[in-house]
Amino acid sequence: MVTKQDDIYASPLDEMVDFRFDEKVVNVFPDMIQRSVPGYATLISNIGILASKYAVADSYCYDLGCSLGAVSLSMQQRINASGCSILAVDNSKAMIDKAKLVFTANDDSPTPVDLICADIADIEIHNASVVVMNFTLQFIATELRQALVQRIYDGLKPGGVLILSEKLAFDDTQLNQFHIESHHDFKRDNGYSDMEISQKRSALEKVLLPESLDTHLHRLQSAGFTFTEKWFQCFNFVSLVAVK
Ligand SMILES: C[S@@+](CC[C@H](N)C(=O)[O-])C[C@H]1O[C@@H](n2cnc3c(N)ncnc32)[C@H](O)[C@@H]1O
Ligand SMILES: O=C(O)C(=O)C[C@]1(C(=O)O)C=C[C@@H](O)C=C1
Repeated sequence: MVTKQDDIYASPLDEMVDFRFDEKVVNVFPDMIQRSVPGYATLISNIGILASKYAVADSYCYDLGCSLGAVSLSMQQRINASGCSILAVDNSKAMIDKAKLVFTANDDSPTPVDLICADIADIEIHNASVVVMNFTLQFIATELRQALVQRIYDGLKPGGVLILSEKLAFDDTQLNQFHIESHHDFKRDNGYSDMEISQKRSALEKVLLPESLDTHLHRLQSAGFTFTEKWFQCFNFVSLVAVK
């Protein structure tokens, strides 16, 4: 996929509008996420490895908030169980339209990927062995998160896994500051200017609502997950596994 460099926040904006996964973002998304999420490439490949550990024959593997389908592609390349289908869901039409260009080339894979333009709230989750939300729950209204995690738990087969990656907030002010500053240093090291960092931070303020690790762990436990583990962390970006 040809990917353009993300310069969306490179010039001063007259008016700050909330961040949206629109066509402008879609056009630079691979570059944006790679330069914004510490460990993104490591996360993508290892989510494929984890998915192949938990995927069982004749089940569904969900990629919720799939964007351009990086997680789906990683799962498709690694899952060996027979008769699995990947259901990749995103409510941004621009994302799904672009993702379709990638997956038409892989039509003959034994693990097909079905790209669905829908709100996660409106899709049925059933007969699932793997559900991935890679930096998606953070964009869902906080009051809707418990019900969504419960629907995922209910739709998983026994022994199935939820892989949940999120940007975290920390209750301790000093710790929170350490992680935010380190993340900004990471972005600066990847070529973003102070203005780009600051303008994107303002655009995300009302739409990306990070929670603490404890909040996530309690939510997973109250949904019924018996085994949870933080398997990845780089600064304020973590990924958890929760097994039914
Ligand atoms: C940070 S991106 C996810 C990145 C992607 N999982 C990856 O690994 O490359 C968040 C995605 O979630 C999608 N999204 C946010 N809220 C959604 C919802 N309610 N239903 C479906 N998709 C949603 C956005 O359109 C966006 O593409
Ligand atoms: O750029 C940031 O500050 C981020 O928080 C990264 C983040 C994310 O975590 O989802 C935010 C929006 C884009 O989708 C890509 C990455």
